[in-house]
Amino acid sequence: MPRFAANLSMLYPELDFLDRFEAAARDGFRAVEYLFPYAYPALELAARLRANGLQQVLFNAPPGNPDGSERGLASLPGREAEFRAGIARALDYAQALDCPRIHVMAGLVAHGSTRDAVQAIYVQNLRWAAAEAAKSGRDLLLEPINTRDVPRFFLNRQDHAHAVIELVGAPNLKVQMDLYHCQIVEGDVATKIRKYLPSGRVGHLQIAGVPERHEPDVGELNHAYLFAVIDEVAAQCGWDGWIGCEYRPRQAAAGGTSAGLDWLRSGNFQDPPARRPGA
Ligand SMILES: O=C(O)C(=O)[C@@H](O)CO
Ligand SMILES: [Mg+2]
Repeated sequence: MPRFAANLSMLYPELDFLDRFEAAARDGFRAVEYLFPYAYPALELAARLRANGLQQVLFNAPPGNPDGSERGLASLPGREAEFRAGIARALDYAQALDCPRIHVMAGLVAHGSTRDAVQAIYVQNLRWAAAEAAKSGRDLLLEPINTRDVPRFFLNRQDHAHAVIELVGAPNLKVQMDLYHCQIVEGDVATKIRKYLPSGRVGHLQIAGVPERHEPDVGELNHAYLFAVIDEVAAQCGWDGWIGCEYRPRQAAAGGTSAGLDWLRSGNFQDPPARRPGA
């Protein structure tokens, strides 16, 4: 059975952020992820993790401009010093939170520029950052994100992320494979799980129903089937990562997140998938 982490940036929206740790533990989660820890002292976050028996499995490096208009600095020309300072800050938090991986967002392609024009900067920044993270044994992750939610985001496709990792050539640089974005941009999700999970370059998975980004039991993706595929492939290749539950609960009112976890409690995704055509 896959291991699920609660994404505290999206789940339990009715609670103050620091109270979401306890709520997640009460719902049976053993691990959490969230976007940004920087508004809180690392010691306070570490205490919440400890008090609730939770493991921190992922958070993001600083995204850039504090007004929220930027979505990462890794591919942005002229921002290299800020990028490096952000990675250093993230690594300090990762140390305090004992978190093994950090998501490094690629950033937006500026109007008038192109992906090709900034790819060399992206690769160079990532090479430096991966070497820094390796000093403390941590992984850095790249996430392809759909451009319906984030127009002009640099990295949108799984194959692009894997190609960048090849170019950088760092074993601790991996993909954050968010099946929600993957379905919106490219589809054929089960095949992509079968293709990429055994590559050793997928560091983390995330899920949400498509297209509304609600619970995984609503929408066009059959997660029960996908979880069985993940189980099957993971058993074959030894993948032992986490699956982040990164969705907006349908009921945002008190108790709505817990009520919406029936898909997890039912555990009805443990049957092996039907034979694939041609398999
Ligand atoms: O939006 C997503 O999907 C994420 O996983 C975020 O980490 C992007 O910032
Ligand atoms: Mg995601």
